[in-house]
Amino acid sequence: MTTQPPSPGTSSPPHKRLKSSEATNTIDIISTNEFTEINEAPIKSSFLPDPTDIIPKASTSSLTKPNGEIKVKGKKNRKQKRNLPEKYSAQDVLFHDVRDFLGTNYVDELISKKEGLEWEAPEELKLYEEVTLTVGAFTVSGESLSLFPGTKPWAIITPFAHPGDKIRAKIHKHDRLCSFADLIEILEYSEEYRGGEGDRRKYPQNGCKYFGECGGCQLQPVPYPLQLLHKKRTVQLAYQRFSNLPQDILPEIQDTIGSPKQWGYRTKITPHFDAPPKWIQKQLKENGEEAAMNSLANGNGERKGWELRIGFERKGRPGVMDIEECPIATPVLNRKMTEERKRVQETIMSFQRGATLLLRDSLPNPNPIPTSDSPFSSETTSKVETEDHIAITNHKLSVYEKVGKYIFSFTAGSFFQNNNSILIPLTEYVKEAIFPVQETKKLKVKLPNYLIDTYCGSGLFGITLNEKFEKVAGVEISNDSIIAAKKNAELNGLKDKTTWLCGKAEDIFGGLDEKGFKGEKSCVIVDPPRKGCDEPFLNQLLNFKPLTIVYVSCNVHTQARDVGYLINESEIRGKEKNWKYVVESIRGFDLFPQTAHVESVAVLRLLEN
Ligand SMILES: C[S@@+](CC[C@H](N)C(=O)[O-])C[C@H]1O[C@@H](n2cnc3c(N)ncnc32)[C@H](O)[C@@H]1O
Repeated sequence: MTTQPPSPGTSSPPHKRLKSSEATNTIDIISTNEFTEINEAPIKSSFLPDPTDIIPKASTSSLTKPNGEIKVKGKKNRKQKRNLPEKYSAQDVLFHDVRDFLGTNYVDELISKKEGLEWEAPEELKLYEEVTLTVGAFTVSGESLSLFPGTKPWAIITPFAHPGDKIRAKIHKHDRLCSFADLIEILEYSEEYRGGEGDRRKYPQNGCKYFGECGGCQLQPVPYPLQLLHKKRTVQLAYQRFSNLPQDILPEIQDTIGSPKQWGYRTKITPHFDAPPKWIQKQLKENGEEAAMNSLANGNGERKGWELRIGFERKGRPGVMDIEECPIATPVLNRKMTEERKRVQETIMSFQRGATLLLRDSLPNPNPIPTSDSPFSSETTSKVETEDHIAITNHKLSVYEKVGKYIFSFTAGSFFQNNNSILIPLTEYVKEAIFPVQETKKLKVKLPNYLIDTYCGSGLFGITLNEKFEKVAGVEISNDSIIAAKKNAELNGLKDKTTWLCGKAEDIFGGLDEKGFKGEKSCVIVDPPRKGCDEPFLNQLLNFKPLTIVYVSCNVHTQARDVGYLINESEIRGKEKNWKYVVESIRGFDLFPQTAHVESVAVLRLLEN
């Protein structure tokens, strides 16, 4: 799947809808919450030392007051809720990170005793106390893991610190085998994991002034090659932890493909803002706009003023932080953000509820607009330079993007990959994976004639790969997206070669046979949302028995689960007739540089005797 990680600064606050009266402000809110799950998957990464090496290093830490004195007082630990995380969720991934960090034998033995000791923080580690720590590892989600030097092995998770940093952190929550802390100060900086282009200590003009507060990016100071290594390690860990497959039947995880653009790449951002509080709205009603505006800044009697903040979620705290620019968003979106912020600032009194703005990078309308009779062609359509791009803020308006020689149009509120710069490498890679140039003979693979693009969105894979196939079918649950897929097929002159169906992904299998799509001649692309596929879909996919399955995913943990299911089930179902699927390759793609998010592509091939 190729989904959306964090809108910068995202693990978005709940989207709030405008009242219809407010809609006249023409601020568009997004209707889907596709970003909210981005900051998942923490952990120790490949470029980190083995946890056993880390422990002695981390044990130099101490529980101190800011002045270095040992501090033991504090509020009594609150009783923790003992809910276990949902499997494959971000919390579950984090638990695996902690388990690996503290030692799997130790953790498993402790839990097997069923005494609940894994929920009990060391006595001397108090909530709201400050501790000094040496960071030992990254979590998969790009936060830091440190060992608390107390009476029992215990991890502390702190954002915005890197392995090797010495930090001061304030504990705010105890959890299972770990506590969460806010970063107070970095006392010593690790040189190994810093010094990347976005490290403002080294390059004050670069990166983002909000790094360290905004919840959007986790890895900005980390040199880019190490960011890619971290993501490769994330993919490796996901398959170790969640695939339920013996590791020796999996191929070696390949290096993560980097993004051509590492800054200014993000083509969609969704800043949020809250409406003025009720007491200011009351002022507005009773005393008019001027009085209310005064209250905004200065407060009113005993009340403090209220500050309008338009931006992204603050890491570790509720509420939005005010953000003027986002260096991972495209230039046109940053220019538009300035305009939109001004507009909201000037009209804030008309909002009774907060809202989420939508800003989407688009090419200008192509000239001439392609049609099915006169399809898009780079030669005949006017050339567009980066600076000609426009920003769309109305979620119903059409956005145009080019991927190689194809043009895509979709409504601004619907799904499309958010980093255009990597879409050619991604789609070319998928094409070459299906039709390996050199190894075809060696592998004795049968090559497919038909492509089935499941979870197809507006047709990205079906359209960009079409040339290699006799015909293409796509299925997608969103009506807006399937309308876009049909239109995109027309714009690119592919109307007769393609079939698009609106429905659940598994609905496609019922009608494929009569349309002439046989499993034995097909490749199926699977690109689901973060939660992955459900079993009815996977079972029907196995019944269809395509030659090749390419599973693209923005959540490598659910991908690993689903790939494991397909491989294990195929062993059972194919036993008598001697067929099964094998995993041919697995590789990450960096659709979101500076964040810990990784997209993963797994290629499964049918083997028959
Ligand atoms: C990660 S996006 C991929 C879209 C497309 N492949 C692309 O790269 O642009 C996942 C898509 O799956 C669609 N979807 C979600 N659940 C679905 C289901 N049960 N059946 C079919 N499509 C679904 C979503 O609407 C979304 O467009």
